[in-house]
Amino acid sequence: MTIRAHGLTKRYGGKTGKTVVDDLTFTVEPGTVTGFLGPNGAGKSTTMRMLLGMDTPTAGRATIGGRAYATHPAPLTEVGALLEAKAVHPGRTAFHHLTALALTHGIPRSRVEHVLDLAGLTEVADKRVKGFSLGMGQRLGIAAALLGDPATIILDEPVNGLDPEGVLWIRTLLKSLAQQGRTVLVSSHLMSEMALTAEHLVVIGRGRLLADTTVTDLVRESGAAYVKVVTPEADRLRALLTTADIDIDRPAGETPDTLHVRGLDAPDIGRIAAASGLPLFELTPRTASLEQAFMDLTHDSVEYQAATKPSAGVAA
Ligand SMILES: Nc1ncnc2c1ncn2[C@@H]1O[C@H](COP(=O)(O)OP(=O)(O)OP(=O)(O)O)[C@@H](O)[C@H]1O
Repeated sequence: MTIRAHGLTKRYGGKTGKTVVDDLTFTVEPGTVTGFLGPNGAGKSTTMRMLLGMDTPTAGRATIGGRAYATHPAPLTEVGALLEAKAVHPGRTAFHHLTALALTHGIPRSRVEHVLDLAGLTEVADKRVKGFSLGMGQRLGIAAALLGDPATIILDEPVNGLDPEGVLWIRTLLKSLAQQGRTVLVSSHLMSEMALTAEHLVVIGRGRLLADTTVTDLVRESGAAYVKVVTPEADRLRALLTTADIDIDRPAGETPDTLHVRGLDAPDIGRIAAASGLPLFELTPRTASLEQAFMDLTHDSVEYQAATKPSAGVAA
């Protein structure tokens, strides 16, 4: 199911109040993971709440599969969502929490074991939720979102609180859900994570749309990202790659075997080299600059600027 936002607007505090979502129009298609990015306070959660009918737009509208979420006859089996601060009865076990949800939504009990397993919670299924770590709580929220086997999945900051293994698990899970043809919209304020998970990006700042593009195009347009290639046949590779929109240089301070290639991604460089039998010792996409592209894009719309000049690092 396609998610559509048409001129979606949310203003808090009446006419003189603050517009936190400002005339947003975008489409989220099935079959790919779409990352919903923006700095803190950009309006991501508010937008997601409007998509899910939990907040009423001041103007515009949001539809999932052509209709407002609230008008779906069995929402949990069509749209699965994880929003921040999901209330779970602390005295319940994970198993009971999911079973209660399944029973009240006409979902077969067999799904409970399936999603516990999918979320890596089988071993702690009989533990009370109040003893859960932040990461386990996130996993339970994701298990609940997937309980109804929904065609559309909307997750707000799902990697919050997850350890590196959990982050990798989310990344793999979201990609496989998209490969199954589902619509997956996932918010984050971390470009580096989204670059590894999403194919498509909707970027907002101060409630406004800043970019609606593919990760590949954002990298290309940023111009800053490149692929580091190390080959003993640097001259031959260079000759093979020479076309109008590919930019190659030999960076100072690197060995003569090193090229920095802009305008072509690593798999394509690898294929071209392989077709001519050129050995490659290294082929590394440099995505650090993607974080820079995101900061450049959102710089003017960062709500909470650091008081001091930020260092080169990115706040996690
Ligand atoms: N109920 C509310 N009343 C007034 N202002 C609100 C309300 N909810 C959110 N806001 C404001 O709307 C803006 C956007 O908040 P929102 O939580 O949607 O941003 P976000 O992009 O999800 O941020 P984060 O990455 O920090 O979670 C913020 O400035 C916030 O203070």
